Amino acid sequence: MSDPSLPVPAVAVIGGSGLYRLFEPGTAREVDVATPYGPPSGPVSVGTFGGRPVAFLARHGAGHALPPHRVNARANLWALASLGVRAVVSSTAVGSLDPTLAPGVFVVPDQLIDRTTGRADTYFDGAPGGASGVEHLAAADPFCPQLRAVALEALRAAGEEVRDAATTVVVQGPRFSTRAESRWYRAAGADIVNMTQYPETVLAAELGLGLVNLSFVTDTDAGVLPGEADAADAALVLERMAAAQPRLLALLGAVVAAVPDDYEARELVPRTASRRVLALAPVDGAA
Ligand SMILES: CSC[C@H]1O[C@H](OP(=O)(O)O)[C@H](O)[C@@H]1O
Ligand SMILES: Nc1ncnc2[nH]cnc12
Repeated sequence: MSDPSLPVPAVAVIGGSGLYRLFEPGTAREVDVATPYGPPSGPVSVGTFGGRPVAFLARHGAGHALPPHRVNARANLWALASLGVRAVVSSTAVGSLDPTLAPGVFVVPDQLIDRTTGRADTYFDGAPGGASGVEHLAAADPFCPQLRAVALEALRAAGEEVRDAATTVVVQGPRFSTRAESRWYRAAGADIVNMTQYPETVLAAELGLGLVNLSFVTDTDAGVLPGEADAADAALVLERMAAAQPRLLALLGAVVAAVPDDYEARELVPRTASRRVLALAPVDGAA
């Protein structure tokens, strides 16, 4: 049963590397949400952010305990949807594959290439106890165009020189790419590289949630700048995310505040099918 004293958060923030907390200590409620897909990365915090009730989940868990390939994205998105979330603003750290895209810039990707393997990437997989039926997500535009427009306007209003479209390639990790892989992804049309945007992005869409991603470029990926000895490393990524945190929080707040109250995501699988997923373990008011 849902807790009637808990405000319904229509918007969620998923925090990536370097973002493990959204609310000041003592100002949010922590909710443990059980899901048919196992436990999410941690408790969901519900508090006020950007002037509205917001749910927050740290993708890698407290203390960055979960590597990218072990993040249970199905449980994470399900937990957020079951609390009433309709719009997700996710943050990620990314490497640049474009010599003209320098570290320190925010990117709002519009396309995605999946290079992960073996991740549970659908609710409609016929698993016993899982969602029933055969559904095919319309994934041509995996990030919500309406939320992307909202985010771009908010970032520009905040004075950011944002890259307003980009293709993100999602690699399996936890290792970074070789120089040859990096050059291959670039040749295939990718602008940025990351380890977590898949399957998170498409799972949100399967549940009928709109998702927009704020990617912060922390590094230039190996092999991008000829002759340079550049190579991403986790310490550098985390150091740069820590330095960018005040900026990231301010931008997330501006984006969250700008999501229209009546926002409804596009229907990329029939709503009846998304509801069938959520109905597996109903939470009052979620379906
Ligand atoms: C800590 S370095 C690699 C790590 O950083 C990115 O995390 P996230 O996408 O959650 O911001 C990348 O995807 C890797 O998981
Ligand atoms: N270069 C890189 N490759 C993959 N994921 C990243 N996250 C941040 N930088 C990255």
